[in-house]
Amino acid sequence: MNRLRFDAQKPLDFIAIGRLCIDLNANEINRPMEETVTFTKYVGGSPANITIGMSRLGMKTGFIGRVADDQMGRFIVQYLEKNHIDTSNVITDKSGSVTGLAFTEIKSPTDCSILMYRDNVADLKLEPKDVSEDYMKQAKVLLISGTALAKSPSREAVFLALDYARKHDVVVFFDLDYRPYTWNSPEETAIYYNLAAEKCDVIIGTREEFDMMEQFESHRGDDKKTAKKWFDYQAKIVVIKHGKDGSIAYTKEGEAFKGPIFPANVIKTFGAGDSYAAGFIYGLMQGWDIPKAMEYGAAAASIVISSHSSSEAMPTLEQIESYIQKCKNGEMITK
Ligand SMILES: Nc1ncnc2c1ncn2[C@@H]1O[C@H](COP(=O)(O)OP(=O)(O)OP(=O)(O)O)[C@@H](O)[C@H]1O
Ligand SMILES: O=C(O)C[C@@H](O)[C@H](O)C(=O)CO
Repeated sequence: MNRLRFDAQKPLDFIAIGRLCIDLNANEINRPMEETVTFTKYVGGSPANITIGMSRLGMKTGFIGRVADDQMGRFIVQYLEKNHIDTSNVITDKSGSVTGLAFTEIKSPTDCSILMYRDNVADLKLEPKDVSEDYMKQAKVLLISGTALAKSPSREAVFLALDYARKHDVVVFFDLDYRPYTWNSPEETAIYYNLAAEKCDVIIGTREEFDMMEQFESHRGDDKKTAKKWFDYQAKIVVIKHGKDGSIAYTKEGEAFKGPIFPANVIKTFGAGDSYAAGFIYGLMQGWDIPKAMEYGAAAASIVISSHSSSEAMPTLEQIESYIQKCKNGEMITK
């Protein structure tokens, strides 16, 4: 049962806060980074990718974040605008910060990694004063992602956004999005992740991300126990993702739903989580039941992992529906 209530009177469907970055995805795939010569530039950063996914699905979206005062920062803002994302709360940081870069290495469809350049990045310069209460109250949904909690002042900005969201009945989704290189230690990470998760309505993460959060607890590795803990706080749904083995969603009412897996001609695995989140959140916002929302999330993920990019490949509703149909008709040929 989907027990989330989205306020239909609000003009904006979805706002995300946090990272706006650049992905540089290797063009010469199936080889190590050392041998890669050319890359294609895309907008990246998990919350940016999810927002682009939501916009492709027809949602009215906006973003709260900081970009560097350089060509990359301007490229990001232009791309968001081209994708109909409101950038009125995207601020150009004038402190001399730079745009975060993610170079992706695609050694094989199952062996991918990301080399991050994240010193002095603009996204972590977001300040509490950049978060407008008036903007927040216009949204049905706020998405936070864990990386924005890694440093001050971005950390405080996210906690302020969470307070405004609570005050104005904005449904909060937390995509754990744990990137170890942004943090000082796993202990610090777990403490801030747990503090934020207490304030969220839906928590989405991989098994490994929840294990990180549970490092001070005894029930590590048990999906059901992981989910149950959060129902004593604000959460109504907890989703635990297991890569090619699918996902499982638990509800506060005690239900459990297993997400399907769709075939894919995998080029690289990153982008799976972001596209899954977009399809899933979109589905819940349509009032669909959880299994149908998970189906759309899983199909969106299969489409994105069969593509070269994360953001540019985010599918439309028509693309997701025709993908599901093809798979159900047995017309989807995987190599
Ligand atoms: N190899 C695969 N084949 C088909 N579907 C997949 C595959 N890998 C992931 N998915 C789909 O994507 C969803 C999310 O994947 P995963 O658990 O890898 O998330 P993630 O680790 O957050 O992704 P990312 O690599 O983007 O960080 C899965 O639940 C599944 O539906
Ligand atoms: O989140 C990032 O900073 C990198 C992403 O843009 C990248 O495409 C990815 O890892 C998606 O999961």
